[in-house]
Amino acid sequence: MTDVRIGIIGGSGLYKMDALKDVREVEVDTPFGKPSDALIVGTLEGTPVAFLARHGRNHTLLPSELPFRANIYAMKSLGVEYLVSASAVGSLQAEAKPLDMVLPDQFIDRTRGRVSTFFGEGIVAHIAFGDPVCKNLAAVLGEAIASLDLPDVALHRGGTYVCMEGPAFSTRAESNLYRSWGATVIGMTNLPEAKLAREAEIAYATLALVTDYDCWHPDHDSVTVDMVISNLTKNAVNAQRVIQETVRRLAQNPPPSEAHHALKYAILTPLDKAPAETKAKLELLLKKYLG
Ligand SMILES: CSC[C@H]1O[C@H](OP(=O)(O)O)[C@H](O)[C@@H]1O
Ligand SMILES: Nc1ncnc2[nH]cnc12
Repeated sequence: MTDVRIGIIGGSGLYKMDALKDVREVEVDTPFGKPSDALIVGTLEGTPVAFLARHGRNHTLLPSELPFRANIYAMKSLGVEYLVSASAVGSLQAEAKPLDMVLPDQFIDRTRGRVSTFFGEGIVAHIAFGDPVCKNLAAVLGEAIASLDLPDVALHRGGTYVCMEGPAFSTRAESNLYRSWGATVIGMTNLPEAKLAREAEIAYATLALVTDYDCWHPDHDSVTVDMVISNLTKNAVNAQRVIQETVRRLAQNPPPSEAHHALKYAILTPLDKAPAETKAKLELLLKKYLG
């Protein structure tokens, strides 16, 4: 099956897409193990999409336990070329209020030891990652948000997402440090996904849904899971409307993306000299370069 060009990864609070029609569950096995859950394949206004609950439908996986490689590989195996990640984030800036939406264009990596590459085992590749988000996909998300009437939701285009290890939230000193770096929002999941999506030549963009002010804000309580879920539940309807409108626009006018040829100048190892086993494992990603 290779007809699903649009993928959605739902994070904390977004475990399903209510508007999906003709739904079927697809259990995918990959050379990197099983994804977080079955992929839910269906149609949104006639357009095929694949949805995956990042932490599993019952939220059973910690950020550090997520099978990032399997998740992205599974999306690629269905034919996904555009991947929208909906994620709960804490805000590090006063102007990004809870329930606002941010479209980050940069990341800072504060994770530890997460495997964020498909490569190794005899094949070396270094993708360009100076612009980690597909700007054309983010622009479609931005246009979709702007076209909708979302009361009390401000849109922030651009910004830096700090990806921390978790699962504990930050200390106040850390939160203030990230603020001093000029970062906009904080979460625990999107950076490995963005790297792997780029290696898989999938255009990736984050729809960051602000749920809290982390712990730095003098006038707000420090973040708790209750706070995150209650705000994201309020936001889930909006997020689904945004995704639906984004899918409609992508189906009408799929934009070009530099991500779609990210491996063109990234692979250092001559593939005719590479181990057959690794080539077989990465065939899905490498096939257009294998000649
Ligand atoms: C439940 S609060 C912390 C949790 O929420 C975010 O998840 P996701 O990015 O999947 O929406 C954050 O990254 C943490 O994993
Ligand atoms: N304050 C926060 N820190 C890290 N991840 C989050 N997800 C939602 N809020 C968060």
